Amino acid sequence: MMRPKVAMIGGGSWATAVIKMLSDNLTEKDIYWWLRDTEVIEHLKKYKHNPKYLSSVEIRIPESHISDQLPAILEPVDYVILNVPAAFLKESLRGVTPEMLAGKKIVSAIKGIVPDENQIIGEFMQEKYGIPKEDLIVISGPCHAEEVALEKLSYLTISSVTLEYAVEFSKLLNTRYIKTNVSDDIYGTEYAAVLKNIYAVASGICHGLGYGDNFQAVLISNAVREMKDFVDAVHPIDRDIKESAYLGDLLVTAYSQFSRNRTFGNMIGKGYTVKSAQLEMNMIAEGYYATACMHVINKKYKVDMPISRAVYAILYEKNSPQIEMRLLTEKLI
Ligand SMILES: NC(=O)C1=CN([C@@H]2O[C@H](COP(=O)(O)OP(=O)(O)OC[C@H]3O[C@@H](n4cnc5c(N)ncnc54)[C@H](OP(=O)(O)O)[C@@H]3O)[C@@H](O)[C@H]2O)C=CC1
Ligand SMILES: O=C(CO)COP(=O)(O)O
Repeated sequence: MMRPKVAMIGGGSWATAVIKMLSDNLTEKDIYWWLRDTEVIEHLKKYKHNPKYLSSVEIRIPESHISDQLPAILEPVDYVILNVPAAFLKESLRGVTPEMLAGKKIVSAIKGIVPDENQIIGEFMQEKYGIPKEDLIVISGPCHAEEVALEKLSYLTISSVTLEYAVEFSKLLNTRYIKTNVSDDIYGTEYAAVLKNIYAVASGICHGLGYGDNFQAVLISNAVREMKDFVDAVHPIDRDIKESAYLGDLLVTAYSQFSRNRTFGNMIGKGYTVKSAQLEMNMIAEGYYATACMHVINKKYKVDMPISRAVYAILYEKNSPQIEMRLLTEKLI
């Protein structure tokens, strides 16, 4: 490929962080950015910073490459990075046809499930847009946008069944502070990233209820087993769940002060309602939506998932967090 052209779809903190990586990476490339908010676009063009997320990051993209007109952003590019919370993916792609995406590599940076469809992003893009499995790429791994802004060393896993595409794309992200590795496990890495958000909500709820670090360690040990049982049931291949795309992402999200999902769970544990916790945050906790989707998806696989079940009972059946977590403590080892 001569000079790669990459489109970012989404304007949140992770989109801003990945734009920074692409800009700091030394491979010559053209970056295009779609955001829905026209005021943010004006600000970006005038002041070169995103006023809403990671506002310290300097944006070095030509003004003409930033727009709320999705077809124009998609037209010239080779790679399309999907980077909106899964709950807003359909809305963000409204008006996009399979023809507009044909021949492009579709990169999911999303860690969530498309509501109503109950599909991970790779499945959704294959089914709704006819994207061949071979053209899908997944970005995962333990990496908070806030630490990217601070240029703290972080590791990403780039997955594709076409390993050569994973390698090619990873070469656009490597920087002084970003290291990448590749994998062909597009389903396992996507599902693991979805599940870790649910476990981070559980971790936050327990913290909010007053459980200590000793218990958190047991919770997360059980969570990694639950994660393994589920991804092995959905896509049984030989994988090491201790790799950073699986266990690593679970650990960072369950313990980091930057975790959206843990913060959300913590508020639920402290007695906030779902609505008030969501209003308190200016960011999206994917785990809230994923909990309902996974509940439906697991009706097919019937994996024993006591932690996910407890979070579902708290968030969607309005059961008491105290009681549900006490019941859960009886099931952990
Ligand atoms: N943040 C992180 O560190 C990481 C996030 N991810 C994943 O990246 C994806 C994007 O999340 P992230 O960047 O964190 O999101 P943020 O919480 O930072 O930002 C929220 C995004 O959602 C958009 N949004 C909010 N409400 C709506 C709506 N009603 N319709 C359409 N869009 C809406 C916002 O647009 P607007 O500003 O216009 O309201 C904004 O782009 C998620 O799947 C997340 O799991 C993955 C790795 C790390
Ligand atoms: O996926 C993430 C970090 O790898 C971000 O999710 P949280 O903010 O919930 O931790």
